[in-house]
Amino acid sequence: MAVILAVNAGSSSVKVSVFTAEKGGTPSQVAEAQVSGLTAPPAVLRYARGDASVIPHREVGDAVNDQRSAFATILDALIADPDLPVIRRREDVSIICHRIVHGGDFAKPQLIVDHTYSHLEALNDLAPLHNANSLGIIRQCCDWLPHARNVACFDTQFHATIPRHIRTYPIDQAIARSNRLRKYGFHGLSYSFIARSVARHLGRPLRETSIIALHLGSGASACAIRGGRSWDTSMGLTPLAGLPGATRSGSVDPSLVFHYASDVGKLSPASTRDLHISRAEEILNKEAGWKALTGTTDFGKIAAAAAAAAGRSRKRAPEGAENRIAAEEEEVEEEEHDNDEDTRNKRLAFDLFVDRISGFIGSYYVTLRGQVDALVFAGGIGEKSDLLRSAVVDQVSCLGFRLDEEANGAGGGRQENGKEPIVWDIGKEGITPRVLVCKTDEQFEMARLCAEGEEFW
Ligand SMILES: Nc1ncnc2c1ncn2[C@@H]1O[C@H](COP(=O)(O)OP(=O)(O)O)[C@@H](O)[C@H]1O
Ligand SMILES: CC(=O)OP(=O)(O)O
Ligand SMILES: [Mg+2]
Repeated sequence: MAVILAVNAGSSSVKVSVFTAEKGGTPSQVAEAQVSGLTAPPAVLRYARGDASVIPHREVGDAVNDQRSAFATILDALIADPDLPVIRRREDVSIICHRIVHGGDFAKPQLIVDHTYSHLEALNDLAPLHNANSLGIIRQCCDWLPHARNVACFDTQFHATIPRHIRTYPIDQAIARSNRLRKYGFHGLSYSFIARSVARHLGRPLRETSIIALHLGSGASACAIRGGRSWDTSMGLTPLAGLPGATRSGSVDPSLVFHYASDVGKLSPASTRDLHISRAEEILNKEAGWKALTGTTDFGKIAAAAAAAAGRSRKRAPEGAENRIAAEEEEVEEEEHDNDEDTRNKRLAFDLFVDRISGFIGSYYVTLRGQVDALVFAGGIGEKSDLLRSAVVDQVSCLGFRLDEEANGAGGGRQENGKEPIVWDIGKEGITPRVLVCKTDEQFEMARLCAEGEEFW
């Protein structure tokens, strides 16, 4: 039996799960810790061992302000826990798998040795909020846990099946080939987990399961999954394209940035030895999204402001599409007279997100030719914001999606054998396609890939 540590460095969080596994077997999770809110300080540490919440919520202070310090905090918490017998000493960890957002053309997880590391370093600039942070954590692991093998697992791997006419950008193809400019797609570890979990939930073979999945976290994306495989996704060459996020603009007219400021082609002063970032990339990746529109990167706060507004309009228009349209018109008027700028900005961000998400659902419904088993919400926002789910499903109801509002508002699925479900149904009874929520688990997906990969043992 081996102890596997799975490390997921997202743009606003670091999540680490501890698994035990046999070679080729299914990993079993024994503990899970995360530091979240790195872009909305103070960051918060949470740590659970099995069903026991060891640290339910601890603000970790200003010193924990990036992915490396977050990882150090988590490792300390794991090693300090006397009731985590599988990690008594650092030497007990055999394999550490790392989520690497941009894996370029790597088609499967890689053992990290010198040449893989330098290959990955060359990809840093293509995922400016992620890759360099993950490589920093890999260096920490090499220093602090030198006995362990490090394995890189890639967000891009799941999207290797996107057909050529979808992954190609309409630019000079000689340059596209030599510079490897194409749609790569991200959140693939999450989508792979979602596809398997939803297929199991629906009782269908994975190869016969087609869904529209939404991973909505600090970075947000949509994915059309056809017969269990990625057919299209909203992120592109980098994780900037597609939906807006906490600090990312998502897709805008590419010319916009040249009209935004005059120095956009220059290297940003924030560039480091490991990461070269132009002002243009910095503006669109770090100074846009919810932060630019509302001043906060916490979508919970944005949804709460929208919830208050929705409460007001629900009072005016209890039911029916006509009433809803009238209420929306009234809302526009009300919005214009709303002198609380902060609330107005948050409502704008919320409505804009609903609009962009619905656009992808419509597009993917068509690209999948209407053969859709379910619409699936996942990621921090997708799992927790019933209001966002309700607004999105309402907007796309013309495609046949219907919500059971009570199930949607219940805050998690019904327990099965005393356990929280991984997938729960929030769709109206008797209607297809289904509407589901999936508690995605990128760490489990990585541990599964590692347990399967004989070369890592
Ligand atoms: N109750 C909530 N309602 C809406 N959004 C929430 C809620 N709780 C957390 N979030 C949002 O979830 C996002 C974090 O999602 P997550 O997938 O964990 O992030 P990351 O992209 O760092 O992996 C943050 O934008 C946070 O504001
Ligand atoms: C790819 C990406 O944006 O990841 P995350 O949402 O974890 O930041
Ligand atoms: Mg994430």
